[in-house]
Amino acid sequence: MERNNLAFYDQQAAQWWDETATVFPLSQLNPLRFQFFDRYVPDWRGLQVLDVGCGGGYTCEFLAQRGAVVTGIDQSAACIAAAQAHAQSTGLAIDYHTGVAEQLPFAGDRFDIVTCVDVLEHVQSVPTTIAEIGRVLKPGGFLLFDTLNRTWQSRLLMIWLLEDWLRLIPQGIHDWRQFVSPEELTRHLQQADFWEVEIQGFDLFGRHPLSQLQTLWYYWQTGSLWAKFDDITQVFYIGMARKHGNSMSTG
Ligand SMILES: C[S@@+](CC[C@H](N)C(=O)[O-])C[C@H]1O[C@@H](n2cnc3c(N)ncnc32)[C@H](O)[C@@H]1O
Repeated sequence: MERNNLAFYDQQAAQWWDETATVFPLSQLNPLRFQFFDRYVPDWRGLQVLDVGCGGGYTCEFLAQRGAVVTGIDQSAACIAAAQAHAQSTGLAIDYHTGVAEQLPFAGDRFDIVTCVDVLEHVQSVPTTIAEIGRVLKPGGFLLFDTLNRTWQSRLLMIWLLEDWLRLIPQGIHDWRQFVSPEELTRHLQQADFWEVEIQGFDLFGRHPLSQLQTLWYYWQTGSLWAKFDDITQVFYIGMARKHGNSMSTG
């Protein structure tokens, strides 16, 4: 079976904003992850924000509703078309582009913030992506991200349980070998001139296997998720990295 099958996103694009779409649970992560991101950016109004791997635009619209000036980029032209159509229907001005994270079509030192959520586990090259994000960020700008660690726990939960057994996530959407550990990511960030890095577990499923099952059951019944931030980074983790320099302030 093909792994990290990105064609899935093209196939999903037309239904991206339907509440019954396979990808729709991704939209529910934003209120949770921004509890963490807001620690570093308390006021988003007027900030130039780039969302890398924006899909059909859940995070771009979430950011635009909070007053950010938003640009989104994704490798899937179909997702970008869906994102543009939805932004038009909601009246949000978002600048969307088709393109890859490894070669961002933007001038250097342009954005105050880059968000990259649920994407680093899919890109072809994490170091190149991080270097590109570092290039387009203003000095002192923030990269805010979440991604999957490469551990036996993430393989067990994300691949075997959620993809292969319960089929809650499309089979083949992840390639476990492409997951990146917090240590590897920190090294890439430091090499790309990010001087401050903070990473915490994005504990969607709970600390204990039983509470993981409880959360899955709750999700199954209600369609909603809960999360906490802690030191458990074995599956899903969230973080902030700040580019060297200080030409911006986030209020
Ligand atoms: C799990 S989805 C996340 C979408 C969005 N960030 C969200 O959370 O709603 C992963 C997205 O990353 C995009 N993607 C994967 N590799 C990419 C790359 N190298 N450059 C740009 N986008 C990429 C996919 O097309 C897909 O839309």
